[in-house]
Amino acid sequence: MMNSSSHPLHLCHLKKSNLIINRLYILFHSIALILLFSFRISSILTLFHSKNQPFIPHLLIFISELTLSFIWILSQSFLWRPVTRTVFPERLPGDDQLPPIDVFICTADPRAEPPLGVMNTVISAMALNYPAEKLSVYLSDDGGCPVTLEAMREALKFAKMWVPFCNKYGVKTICPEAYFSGREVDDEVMVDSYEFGAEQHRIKEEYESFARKVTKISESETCISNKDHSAVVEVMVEERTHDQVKMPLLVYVSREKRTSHPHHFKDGALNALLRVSNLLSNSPYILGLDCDMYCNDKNSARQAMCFHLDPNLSPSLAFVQFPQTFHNASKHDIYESTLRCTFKELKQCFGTSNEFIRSLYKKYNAKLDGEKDLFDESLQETKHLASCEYEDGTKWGNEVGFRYFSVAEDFFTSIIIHCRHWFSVYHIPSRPSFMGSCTTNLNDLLIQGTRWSAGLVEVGLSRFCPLIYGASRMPILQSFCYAWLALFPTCFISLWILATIPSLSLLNEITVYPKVTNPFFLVFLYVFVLSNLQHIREIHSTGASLHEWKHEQRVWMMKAITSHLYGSTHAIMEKLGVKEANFLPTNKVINEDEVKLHQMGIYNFQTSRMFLVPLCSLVTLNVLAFVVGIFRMVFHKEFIDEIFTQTFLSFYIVLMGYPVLEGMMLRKDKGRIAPTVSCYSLIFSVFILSFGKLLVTY
Ligand SMILES: O=c1ccn([C@@H]2O[C@H](COP(=O)(O)OP(=O)(O)O[C@H]3O[C@H](CO)[C@@H](O)[C@H](O)[C@H]3O)[C@@H](O)[C@H]2O)c(=O)[nH]1
Ligand SMILES: [Mn+2]
Repeated sequence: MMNSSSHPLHLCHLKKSNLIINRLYILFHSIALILLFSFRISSILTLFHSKNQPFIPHLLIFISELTLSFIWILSQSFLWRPVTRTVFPERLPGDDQLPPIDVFICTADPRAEPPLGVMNTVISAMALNYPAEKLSVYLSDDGGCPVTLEAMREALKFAKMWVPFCNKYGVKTICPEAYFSGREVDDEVMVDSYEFGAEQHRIKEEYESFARKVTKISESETCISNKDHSAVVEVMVEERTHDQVKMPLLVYVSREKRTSHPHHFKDGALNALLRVSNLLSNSPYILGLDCDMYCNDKNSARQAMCFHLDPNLSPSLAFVQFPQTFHNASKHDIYESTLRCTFKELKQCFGTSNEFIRSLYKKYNAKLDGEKDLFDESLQETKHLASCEYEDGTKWGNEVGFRYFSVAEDFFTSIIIHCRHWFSVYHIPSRPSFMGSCTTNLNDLLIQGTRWSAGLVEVGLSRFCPLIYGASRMPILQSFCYAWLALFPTCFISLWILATIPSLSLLNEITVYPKVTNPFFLVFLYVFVLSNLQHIREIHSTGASLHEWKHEQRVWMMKAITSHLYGSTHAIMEKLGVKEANFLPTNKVINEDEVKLHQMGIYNFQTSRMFLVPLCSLVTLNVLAFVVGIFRMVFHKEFIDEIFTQTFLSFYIVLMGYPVLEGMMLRKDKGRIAPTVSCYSLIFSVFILSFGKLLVTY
């Protein structure tokens, strides 16, 4: 293996200038925060003793500033030591020495996740630049839908033309849908050649015919998810052995589902795949994909191997993570691996399958190793492994496999892995490795945000809170990173306070920020300006535009006010046993109207009142405060000094909430905010005003 220190498989460079800027920012910002706290403490104490102005609003704002500062400190651990990584896949050993890989793709609901999209992900995985006999692609269908199985058979037929075409012409965009939609423009290879033109034309026709077939069967009534069925495992294996073209192994797994039995969502699906694949191909490495995350770079598996095959890293490297990128707008995906190595061979742990337990041994011959045919008994055994009772009384989901503790399974499982002293690598290649579809409307965004916050806060408020559980088990900065993720949704408290208390105080003639002439004003100004500048710098370093800053601030505020509030509440109610965990897959159906609005940067407010009423009410309240503030500053110039900051804050909130205001007052299209919702919001604003008056003047 060519892996001497002069020819390493990968390099890691420290970004020194970024490191210096980040640490200086942290230093100055921390000093400013200390000054800010001293201002708050002294003013609260003075007010408390003098009793000439209420101190409750000051106290509430102080609480929100403390919470935000705490979350800010945690978040700085991501910036402490910035690095970039380079890989040299050309230095990898020959194909015969590469380890096998199993690709896991999960789908759950054919209505929300159209089979054609899922098949594109499957086909792109089959076209990865990796020896076909060492690549096995598994699709877990939690929808238990025959249409998906049928679509997969069609996908295999098409892949038998697609994969050789990609190999022959060095096609870079290996996902057919993306290739033919012309989204990627770097596939100019051999465009001049007549032969290529003809081939491409033929393949395009084949793809269109395949897409038509799949779309047609997807429109049938049977294309719905089935929550009550036995396990289905279909190995598309003959195809592999009797054809000239070598194709990766393709396996369809739909684990048993019974309404009476908990199935643990994506975690459950992944664990079933772990067991079935252990029997069939038993690869030491797994590439985990969501059904909408197609492979965009055929070399990504080889890039991951640059880390996994480094003898210095390999023994303790758990996974390589790639950033999640979206073809329809921008975030991570994982190469999960070696999880299986940590397994112990106990039936109590792994369940009763002798065959599965045998598969845990190094010398195990996978059922589909080489050219062997699959025996009926083995197929029967895979169905047993995919049955819903298999895990009963075992340690699956608790100590083995993906953990069921939280609906943010990726987050929780990786905490456990890192706590066991494994580590991971985050690699950002120049060509995005995987492309997913992001949410293109507010409703999906907020529902997804609520699920994420619930899953994260569930961990944050448990004994697994990274600050407690992780503190002794992982490096301190890493536990801070995890703690940030687990706790940032709780910032909804701070945002609610900052959106209401300063404006309510303004309306009730209470000053909660230092006067403009007070030196402490500069401290507040510094914190506000510098944190935004740092945010802009981060955005700039990822190559995004300034618009992104506005967009991120806006979405952060909207999510904090709604998703994070509901998600955190959900997590608390789950702890109290009042509510059950839920995983509603994100909608991946493309709606042309929605896409148009999205591309024009216009929000689609077709979502529930639960989300809209708080947003509309808070914007309304701040419009009122801003108008009153301006009036008072114009007519009583002597007050400018006192109320400038609060008026500015309301202005900032209105500015960030402008699309909401527009949706309530100016828009007439379908995506606007309905007048009834505006009415409810008005009622709710009146409630906040009257209740708030009591609170702030107390
Ligand atoms: O019962 C279920 C529910 C979901 N899924 C699959 O899980 C994946 C992720 O679901 P999606 O609806 O796309 O959720 P996102 O919020 O977009 O996913 C993000 O957040 C999840 C954790 O909440 C992670 O698992 C994902 O990798 C991450 O992309 C999809 O492939 C689904 O088909 C299942 O297999 N079974
Ligand atoms: Mn998704």
